[in-house]
Amino acid sequence: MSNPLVGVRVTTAALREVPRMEAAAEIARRRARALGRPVLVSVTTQVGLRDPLALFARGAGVTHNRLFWSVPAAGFELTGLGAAWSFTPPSEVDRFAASAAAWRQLVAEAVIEVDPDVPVQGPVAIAGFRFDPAQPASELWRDYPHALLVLPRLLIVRHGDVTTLTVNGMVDERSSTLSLGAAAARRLQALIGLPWRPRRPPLDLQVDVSLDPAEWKAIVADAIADLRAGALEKVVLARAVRLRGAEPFDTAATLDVLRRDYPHTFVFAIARGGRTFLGASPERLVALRDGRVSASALAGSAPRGKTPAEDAALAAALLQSAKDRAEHAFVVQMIRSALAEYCDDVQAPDSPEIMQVRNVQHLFTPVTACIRPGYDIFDLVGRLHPTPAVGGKPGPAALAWIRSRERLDRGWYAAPVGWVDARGDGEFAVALRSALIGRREATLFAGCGIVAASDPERELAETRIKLRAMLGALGAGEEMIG
Ligand SMILES: C=C(O[C@H]1C=CC=C(C(=O)O)[C@@H]1O)C(=O)O
Repeated sequence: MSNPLVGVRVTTAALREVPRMEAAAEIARRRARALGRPVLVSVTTQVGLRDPLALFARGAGVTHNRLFWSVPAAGFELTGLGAAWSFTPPSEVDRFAASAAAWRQLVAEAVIEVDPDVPVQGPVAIAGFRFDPAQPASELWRDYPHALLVLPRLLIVRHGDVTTLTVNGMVDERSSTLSLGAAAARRLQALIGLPWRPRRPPLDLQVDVSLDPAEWKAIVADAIADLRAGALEKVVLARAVRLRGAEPFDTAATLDVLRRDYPHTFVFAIARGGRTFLGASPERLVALRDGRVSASALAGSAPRGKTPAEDAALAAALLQSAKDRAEHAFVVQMIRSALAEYCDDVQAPDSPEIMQVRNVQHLFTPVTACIRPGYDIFDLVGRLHPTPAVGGKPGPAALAWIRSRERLDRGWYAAPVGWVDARGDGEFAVALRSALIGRREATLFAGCGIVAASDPERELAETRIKLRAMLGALGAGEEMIG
């Protein structure tokens, strides 16, 4: 999978681009002087590199800021190393609009040099958000603010057979950080002398602190009582399981397993400080490409069968389950009406289909639309999050219930994570089937939509099924957890 020449090729490409970078930096310097603020320079070139994940792995020795995004089945992979520019809005109140404005200004003023022969181009920022900025953050999530955009210094994007390297840097009147990109590429060369071999997961894993399953079921039972009393129509409740390893976790190896076993999901990682938030989410929040909007409603779950016949029977039962159909319909309705505020031609089929991933199957309804001029992907993300697939209905009451009763800091779990490019196109997933991984400990998250007809025991079983993706990738078995 890895290529011993990766480092050499990246370095060569970065160095080859130095004259182009210097010419672009000169233009940027003049622009920065006129504007009175630093200007982004972004230079893209094609490179002969197959596996961006190898660079994510090796980049551990170069920077604490590492990003990975992949839709394996689409042949799309992106690794970002370092931070040429990053942004957290001063206030969480308008975090989506402020993120949009900052990104728009950065790229509008930037000097962007692209290679006309390659399809995926230019600066791409990775963005992530806290699920509920109104809830105080715990120590666990200290490096993951309420909103964060990061434009990596080195960005490696593979789309099918074509891979590009983008070097990004900020230039002001007197200084330039562009050469830092080239320097990072040079350091990578030293690191990637040998092929990348993912380490096997630690063998000796223990469950550390977790909310007792009986206590979690009691919270679910309280929710069901409130739902039956009519206080809410739906609330999504999550729980966390903490694992401790005798040896350090290898996050790149974990991502390697996830992209192999979950090719039809969004595999993502944001490494900051000493931790990495990563996962393999089956749920797209929204994608925007050339004005076309794609969102998806994903809610209602069943296990996979052990045989094709059992699998089909479970899928058929899920499609007929009134409880799951109700849970799902709330999500479709909300997405339709949210998109209608910013889009024309909102379309969704009348009934859901089945989406299957390795460990679980879901009710799924694709929703498409055309965005109106003047709106962007952050408007869509901000309006859609949280959908009733991760929050509930009515939204504000469900969020208040979660905040006061769930006994969990969700951090970035169940929140939007994705990327945006210079044209404003991009894609965001809902960060499900995810874990926050430190050196020797990992916190795994899973939740379920609760409606009046729910049963706490079955919901607990559903969290176990959902946790299987991350447990498996970390080398743990479902039997370890309660
Ligand atoms: C909240 C999660 O899943 C959501 C997405 C799909 C199906 C769901 C369900 O059936 O409850 C949840 O709404 C999770 O995986 O942690």
